[in-house]
Amino acid sequence: RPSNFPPGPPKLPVFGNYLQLLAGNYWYPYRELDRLARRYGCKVLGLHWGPVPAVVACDQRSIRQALAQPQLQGRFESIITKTRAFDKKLGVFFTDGVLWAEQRRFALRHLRDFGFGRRSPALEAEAQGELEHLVKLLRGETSAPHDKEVFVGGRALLPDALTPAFINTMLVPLAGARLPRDRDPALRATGRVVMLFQTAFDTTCGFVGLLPWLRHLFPRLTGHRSTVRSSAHLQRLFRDVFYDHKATFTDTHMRDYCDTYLNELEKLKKEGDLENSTFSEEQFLLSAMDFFIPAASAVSSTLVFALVFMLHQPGVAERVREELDRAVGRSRLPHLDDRAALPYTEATLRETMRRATLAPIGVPHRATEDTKFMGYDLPKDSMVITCLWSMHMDKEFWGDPEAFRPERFLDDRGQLLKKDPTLPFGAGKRLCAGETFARHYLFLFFAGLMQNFRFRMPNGQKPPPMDGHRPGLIESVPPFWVEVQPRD
Ligand code: HEM
Repeated sequence: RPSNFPPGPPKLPVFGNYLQLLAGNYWYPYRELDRLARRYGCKVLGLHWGPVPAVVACDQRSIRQALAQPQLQGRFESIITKTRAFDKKLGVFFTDGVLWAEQRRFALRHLRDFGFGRRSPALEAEAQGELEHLVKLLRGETSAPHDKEVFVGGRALLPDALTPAFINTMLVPLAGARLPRDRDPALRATGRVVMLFQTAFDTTCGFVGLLPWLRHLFPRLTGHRSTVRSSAHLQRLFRDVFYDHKATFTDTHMRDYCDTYLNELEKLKKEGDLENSTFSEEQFLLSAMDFFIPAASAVSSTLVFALVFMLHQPGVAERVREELDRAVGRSRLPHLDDRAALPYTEATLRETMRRATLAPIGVPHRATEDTKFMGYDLPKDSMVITCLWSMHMDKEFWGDPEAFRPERFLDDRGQLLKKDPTLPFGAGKRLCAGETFARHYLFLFFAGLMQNFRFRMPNGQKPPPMDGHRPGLIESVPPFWVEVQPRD
């Protein structure tokens, strides 16, 4: 063990402590991390991810420190991140240094021009249109034959019924327009391909991250086949967007993020700087994918969690509906301006994101130099894991972390507490780039669905469990049918 390293179990050759974690809890190794931290009586655990020294921050203080400390904001490369990126370091999620800083800044700045990550009447109108369509679909008022794939006999297939809405809302800033309704089946198929990638392994890249050759022996088991398939699908999608835009591009009118990227490429080419820059067609594809993938999967997965929790907690669901009836009524759909008047609904979403920490260990960080962390010495290239799940389920902090209790986020007058002690989106320089988008549209769709419908499991089936979700890069509920009853 490196000297002055946090307490933790002794390591084995090759795998470090990885096998021990899997033996402790195969599907949810982060729960074993949490158990080990308690066993060693510490909030910062020290172990080895294969040969790599790894520290695991398990409570508010250490996690906030890890996310704030400038020397801990690097990322790891692995065979999986390379497979999806033409064998290179590209995109935003899994890059660091100059490339990451420039590309993240460029993407956020220019996506913002088209309504992403802020209040935007134009983008909100698009999302509102998607919500209206979803409500019609779930009332059985749409007539396209393909709608039967996701809504039949008063039952809806989740998450597939929801995915086109979120994909379309993200396509507007990225590629200029949502797709016409007859492309909903293609969008649902894309949503399923994205979930293939999201459920192939966890954010540490699992076994294949440690022993890359395993992918040749077990392409399915290691998640390699899913990575190749989903990456090829998404690269094709955004290559088509890129070349369609290129064919009609003028530098006088920027239609969307793709146009601003083309414009930057043109500018750098003219100045003779393109070769030495971080901009390229391939980088565009990966940046677009890094925004598209979570929009197509993370928001709908969180909404499904919220609906599952409502199936388990009918009392909470009724309070949400009462609040919506009082503050919004039934004559119009909710919109983002209603957020301030709906503290219980907001608290229910906060509690959803605490109770089902979508990214239980966030995305691991890398120490970019030798550094001190919480009094310990971390060698350069150590892995830093923020166990967001431990923090969200910390008994010392929450008292009753297993309970689903939105009231924990409300003051005595029922108002939403200003300070939110949860961190589902991380924090600091690596803060989730889609937090605002996710919070806005999660609210809009959850409020719209709760205002209009009651949900019930068909034929007395049990709802999907509160725990025991499908593991992966993000956790999710496997697809299921739910009975939808219009409220009027
Ligand atoms: C409820 C939904 C979501 C949750 C819970 C979530 C959570 C997270 C977390 C925990 C991280 C890692 C932070 C870290 O490295 O410490 C992250 C990173 C990221 N997220 Fe999200 N996310 C969500 C939705 C979205 C959406 C909708 C988008 C884009 C449209 C998005 C784009 C990104 C990007 C690009 C990064 C990488 C940031 C970087 O490394 O600089 N996320 N997200």
